[in-house]
Amino acid sequence: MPDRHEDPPFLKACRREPTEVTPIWLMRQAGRYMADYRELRSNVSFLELCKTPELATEVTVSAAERLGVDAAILFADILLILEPLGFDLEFSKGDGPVIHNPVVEPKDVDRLREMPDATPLGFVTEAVAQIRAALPASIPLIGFAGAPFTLACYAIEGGGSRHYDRAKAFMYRDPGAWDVVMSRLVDATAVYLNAQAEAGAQALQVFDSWVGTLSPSDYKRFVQPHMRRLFAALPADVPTIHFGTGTATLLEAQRDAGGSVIGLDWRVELDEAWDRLGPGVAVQGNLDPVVLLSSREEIERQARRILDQAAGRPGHVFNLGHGILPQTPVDHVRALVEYVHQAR
Ligand SMILES: Cc1c2[nH]c(c1CCC(=O)O)Cc1[nH]c(c(CCC(=O)O)c1C)Cc1[nH]c(c(CCC(=O)O)c1C)Cc1[nH]c(c(C)c1CCC(=O)O)C2
Repeated sequence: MPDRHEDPPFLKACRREPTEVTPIWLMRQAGRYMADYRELRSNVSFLELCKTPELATEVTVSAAERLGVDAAILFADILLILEPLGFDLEFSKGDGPVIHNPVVEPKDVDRLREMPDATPLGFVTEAVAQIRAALPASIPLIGFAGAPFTLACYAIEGGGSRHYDRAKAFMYRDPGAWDVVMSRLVDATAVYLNAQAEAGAQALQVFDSWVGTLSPSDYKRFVQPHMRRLFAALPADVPTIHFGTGTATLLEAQRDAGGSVIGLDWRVELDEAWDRLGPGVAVQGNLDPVVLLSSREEIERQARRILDQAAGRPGHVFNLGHGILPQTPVDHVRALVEYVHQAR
């Protein structure tokens, strides 16, 4: 076991230990806003890229090094797990992800396959091992998966959606079938995340991107028990980040479900949210990604405000409240990283 005092700042902050500088990484730090990525993608499809460990490694490592961030995130997608569960997944140009055989009726739930081990996603665990070997020891690697609610939204809607009306109607209409879908997703996701940790991921982020569409009472009834079971099934010695957006009314319930770090988006003030969450968790966030489309002055002003809101309390990981937008200038991202690193 390495000496914890020598742990990189990102891992220390996840454990609420003091750090000299605030660690920063950014959701979607590798992606279309980078020319190198667009160049690579002109020759290979997104799914092929995810399924080729050498390429996923190159994309992950080069983005982290170029930006000078404090952690790398595995290059993959939350929807990959849907394939071994029996869904026909496609990333179509322009329309985003499409699932050609969504769950429509309760009886479709019987089609969901089990995933007793992570072999069908071996390309991801292989990428984790290769990325870990390629990164310097000072840069931890974050593994990730989609949360069951957010995955169920895609599995039932058949793709992206504005209001998740089909997924939610399914949930209200047939809570029994909903619980089966959620349970299968939890089982597979627990296997998948444990395999990522075993392959070398040093922190695990669970993306519940769309859970903010639920009321607190529906969250507690339809989602929280499943999230509790998922977090309880993850390795105890690996920090976990529980991420969502639009979650201002759900934060306490999310905290109670699990996670050593709670992700915050820009719709909440970081200090108020952290007060509500209490002393037992670290926080990650929460710059509005759109601020990166403005000027350096505005980026620094907003970053300063967030750092001030977190001041005096160990356990803040700087990040955006959601992923980097494709039209973001790379220089602005680098300027943000430099600003956070020099700030006191
Ligand atoms: C909801 C969701 C998805 N995928 C993901 C989420 C949760 C985070 C969030 O809320 O944004 C998670 C994700 N997707 C991707 C990563 C890689 C790691 C990173 O740099 O953060 C991660 C962590 C790569 C990606 N995933 C995708 C791309 C773009 C693919 C391309 O090259 O065209 C990348 C780099 C495709 C994707 N994947 C998904 C959508 C809706 C889309 C299409 C929209 C879009 O293109 O941005 C599903």
